[in-house]
Formats: sequence, structure tokens, C-alpha cells
Amino acid sequence: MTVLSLTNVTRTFGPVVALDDVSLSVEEGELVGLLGPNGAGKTTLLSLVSGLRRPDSGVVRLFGGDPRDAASRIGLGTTPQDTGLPPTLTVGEVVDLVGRHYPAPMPRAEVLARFGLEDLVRRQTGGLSGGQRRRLAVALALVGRPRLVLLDEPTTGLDVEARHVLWQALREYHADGATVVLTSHYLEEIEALADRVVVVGGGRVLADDSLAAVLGLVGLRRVLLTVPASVRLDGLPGASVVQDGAPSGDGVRRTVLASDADAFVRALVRQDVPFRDLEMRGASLEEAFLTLTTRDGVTAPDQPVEEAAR
Ligand SMILES: Nc1ncnc2c1ncn2[C@@H]1O[C@H](COP(=O)(O)OP(=O)(O)OP(=O)(O)O)[C@@H](O)[C@H]1O
Repeated sequence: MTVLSLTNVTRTFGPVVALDDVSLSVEEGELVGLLGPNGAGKTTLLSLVSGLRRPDSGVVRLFGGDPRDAASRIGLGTTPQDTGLPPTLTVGEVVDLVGRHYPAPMPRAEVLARFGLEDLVRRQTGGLSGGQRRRLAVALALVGRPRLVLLDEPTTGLDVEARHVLWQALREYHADGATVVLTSHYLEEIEALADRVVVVGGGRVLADDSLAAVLGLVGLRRVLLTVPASVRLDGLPGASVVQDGAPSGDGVRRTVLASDADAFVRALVRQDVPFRDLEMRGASLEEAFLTLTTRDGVTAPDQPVEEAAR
């Protein structure tokens, strides 16, 4: 059964095209990661699916209906990026309060245990740390046992341990049969959770495939080398993107993003390219996005992702 779908959806904010002719569907039981840099359109996509916004054109469906109808949203649990919690209520009280809106909520003890929140049950939410607040917000998205959970950057600001608690809770909830869609900047998070990965950039779907296939796409190496300014590297096997750096002595320092670094280096040697000072590193996620966006003829996002891929 198709849980959510977008068909040729475009959404703009003034001159900004946040989503550009996006088509995507998610089937029951999938765990899908939406991966993309800042401003890619991930939050906009989730806001359309959860009925908070309307598309300019195209069709959005949630459980077969219009997400702007309350009836379609029964069965949906969401956590926005920013969560407002009543500051004077305790963690336990908020869990109970939210649970009362649902016919068969998770018992308070189960919610607290799944998310490692037992010790905080009597703490007022106003006194929680940013990370604890985040964990509670995700827990609240699951209180009503939704069939579909949409999570916008669920672990931003969490330390490693809290992040792992949350991942485990989401995995278990998915294993119980739920469909989960989450956005993230972190390749590591998507790797830990998702079976299917949708890479979004510049408002477009750049890749939609199994985790293994997308990891292959972003499994780039960054090769740095100095060559005479007259030597071109872009046609060589394995080289995806070539960036020119500063002049260095009698040559120029170039960075090559290589999908197959071994093939690239073999070609350098075979073709007698007079290179020196060769260095090789893992490429960052930002660089991986750059190759995807360049290849598809889309302008790369202007706000880069800062974190290294792995
Ligand atoms: N309410 C709004 N008004 C104006 N522009 C907006 C609005 N919401 C989003 N945008 C713009 O639309 C584009 C997509 O934004 P969106 O928040 O969907 O990206 P994102 O992938 O979720 O980014 P992030 O990872 O930073 O949350 C951005 O250029 C953003 O500035």
C-alpha cells in the first residue's frame, strides 16, 4: 500500500524554488532517509506531506487522501525541527497529555523506556537540555502509535549516546511495522537507519535507491595533485569533478573528485601525466552532493554541508 506520494510537485517561496517537479512515493513498511544539504527542500517536502503547506502545482497524497484533511492525518506522527513543549509540565505529564488525543496510545512507561527517559519523568520540560527535549519530541511523535512517522532531523544536537538510543527506538518502532521517513544531513545517520535513500538537492530528487547503491554514488575519493597548468584532467577515467586550485611552483594544484580513484591514478601513470605531490582523502558529503548536482546539470546548493561524510 502506498502511504504517501508526491506527483510532479512544485513549491516556491517568492523567487526560491524549494521543490522543483518532485515525484516520489513511499510504500507501507519502508524506512526512507531523505538526505540533502541545507536548503535542499527536505523540510518543505515533509511540510507538504503533513498538510502544513500546499503545493503550487502537483498532487500530494497521504494515506490516499489530501494531507490537508484532518482525516488523512490520522495515523501520522511528526516531529518538526523546532518543538514547542509546555515548559511547566513534566515529561510524564506531557506524554500523558499527548496520549489522551489517541484511541490506543502507548502506555507512559513504554514510551519512557523506549527512549531512555525514565529518569526524567518528573522533570519539567522547561528544565530539559536541548538534547533531552529533542528525544522527548521524537517520543511524542510515537505516542499515538502512528503508521507513518515523519521526522525532520531527529538527532540534530544530540550527543553520540543519545543519538544511538534514538536510532534504536526508531529501528524497533519500524520493526513493529511502521513506515518511517526521516531527513538528515548526516550520511552516518542514514546509513544506520534507512533501507532506501532519497538524495535531495536544489529542490530536486537527485538519487533514489537502496542504501548500498547510494553509498556507492557518494563513495568518492578526493585526489589532490600538482600538474603543469596546461594539463587537463577532466577526461580521465574515474574523475567526476575537477577543481582548480592555487598555482604551486611551476604548476597548479588541482582537486579531483574521483568515483574510482584507482582507475584515475592508473590513467595518470599510463598517460605519463607529469604530476607530483599526490594526496588522497575521503570526500566530504558536500563534495558528494556536488558531483551529483553537477552531473544532473543542477546548480549546486549554495549553503554547503559542513560535516565530513565519514
Ligand atoms: N517559509 C519560507 N519562506 C521563504 N523561503 C523558504 C521558506 N521555507 C523554505 N524556504 C526556502 O526553500 C528552500 C528549501 O528549504 P527547506 O527548509 O525545505 O530545505 P531543507 O532541505 O529542509 O534545509 P535544512 O536542512 O536547512 O532544514 C530554501 O532555499 C529555503 O530558504
